[in-house]
Amino acid sequence: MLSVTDLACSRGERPLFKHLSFSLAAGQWLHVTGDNGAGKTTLLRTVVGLAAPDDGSVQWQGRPTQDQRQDFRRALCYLGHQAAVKDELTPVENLMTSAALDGHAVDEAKARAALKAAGLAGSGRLPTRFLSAGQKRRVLLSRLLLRPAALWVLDEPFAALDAAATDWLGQLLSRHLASGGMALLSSHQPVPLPQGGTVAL
Ligand SMILES: Nc1ncnc2c1ncn2[C@@H]1O[C@H](COP(=O)(O)OP(=O)(O)OP(=O)(O)O)[C@@H](O)[C@H]1O
Repeated sequence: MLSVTDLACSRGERPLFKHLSFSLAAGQWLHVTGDNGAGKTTLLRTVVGLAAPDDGSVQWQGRPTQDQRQDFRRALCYLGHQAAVKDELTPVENLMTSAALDGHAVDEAKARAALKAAGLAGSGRLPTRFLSAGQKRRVLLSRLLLRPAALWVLDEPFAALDAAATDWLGQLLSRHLASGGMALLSSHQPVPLPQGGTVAL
């Protein structure tokens, strides 16, 4: 269970949100919505511990995440913006490197299999800078296949995806939720999942 209680964040003089509370239980997902600049990325970064809130708390399994950073990190897969994919590395190297930084080993065969599932068979050895925006997004999303994590926090995961990849990600999310996972995601696009809750900023 993820619980967010009375969260407040501002940037400079500008309050983005305050008194924000919600929770997410096994099998549930939440859609974070709001206009450009409303604070969706800021909220997701705050939930995962990459930004500090002005007020409020984030709890995982009943305990503040700041008191159990390692456990929370192990339970979490956070996919932020595109820049998390390194242009100078190949997609295979990207997956192996991000997994190593994340504290688990992924061999080349597993990385290739994840890329193949994401529709990128054959692109694994090209430097990522040669891939299209949608292909880069698929490289990033392939990480979801490489490590089991109870909580997926995804910032605009559908951005730049074509219809087939949107469908693939929808199915991935459905399977994750059906197996007791949770997902908190921002998206300007409709999300191809049965209605979850909404966090409107
Ligand atoms: N480190 C920072 N310093 C100053 N302002 C910031 C910082 N990070 C974010 N902001 C500002 O906070 C506001 C919210 O940004 P954020 O990226 O959270 O919005 P968003 O809802 O994700 O937007 P979009 O839909 O365009 O992705 C924006 O006005 C942004 O310029």
